[in-house]
Amino acid sequence: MSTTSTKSFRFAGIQLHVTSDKEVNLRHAVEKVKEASKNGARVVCLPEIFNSPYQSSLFPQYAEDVSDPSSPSPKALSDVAKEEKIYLIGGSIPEREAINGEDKIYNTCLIYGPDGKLLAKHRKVHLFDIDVPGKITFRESDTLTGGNDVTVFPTEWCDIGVGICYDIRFPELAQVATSKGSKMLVYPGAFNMTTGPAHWELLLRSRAVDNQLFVAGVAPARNLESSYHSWGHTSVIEPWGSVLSTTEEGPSIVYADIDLDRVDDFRSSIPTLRQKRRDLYELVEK
Ligand SMILES: NC(=O)CC(=O)C(=O)O
Repeated sequence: MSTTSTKSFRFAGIQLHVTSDKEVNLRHAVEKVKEASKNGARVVCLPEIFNSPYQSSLFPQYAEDVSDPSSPSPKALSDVAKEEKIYLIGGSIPEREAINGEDKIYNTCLIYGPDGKLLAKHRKVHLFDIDVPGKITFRESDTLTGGNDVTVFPTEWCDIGVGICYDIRFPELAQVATSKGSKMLVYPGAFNMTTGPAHWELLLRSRAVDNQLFVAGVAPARNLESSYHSWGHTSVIEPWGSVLSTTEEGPSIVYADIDLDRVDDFRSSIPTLRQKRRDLYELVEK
């Protein structure tokens, strides 16, 4: 069976086992991307911070200059996208950029096209700074700087918007990506054992129904040897809000056939995107 037509393509979210060894992580990511491609996926996504442990204090140590194409993570992503002729949403990595002699670190998603060229780059806009007493405290802003752009990239099937993890809690970002033409939103993410059971699926489904499109959330597998325990549950949601495909906490690849007619059908049956009361409220992109 063909997995692509002008209106549909196969998506794969790779729930990767991430270790403290960057070389192992990259090798493993490339193997899994190839496996997904062999199984017909044309758009493949890795999880948030797939080349390093998810720990603020470690981001500077693992960060790479992504403007240098020989940096190991960009090179591995670009090479495998080109070899497999796929769109690769490269989860995210800590990115280093020197600005006026000062190093800034971002949580950055690199997106490559089937020719291996960098198509887009999303820097996590909303930094994950939370304090849930007795449960979890996390402060990305200890080492990271937030990005300033809404990211949407083109494919031959549809435009796809990208956010990173905590970005999903901000419906405005998803709305702006939708107003720019997205029919799918993809969030590399790493919810945890407190926020995951409570909010992960709820937020993915909410963004799908709010914006009447497909939504994918792609997480690392749970690694109990790391300080941050990922909820996992990589999932793909269809526009009506039901879960098309999901998994639990272990390493796996989650596949979903994205049929874009389902976006058009939902948008014409319940035309909320056209029924906005712009005389009462308006979302303005700055
Ligand atoms: N890791 C994140 O950025 C977000 C998260 O875990 C949450 O919102 O919960």
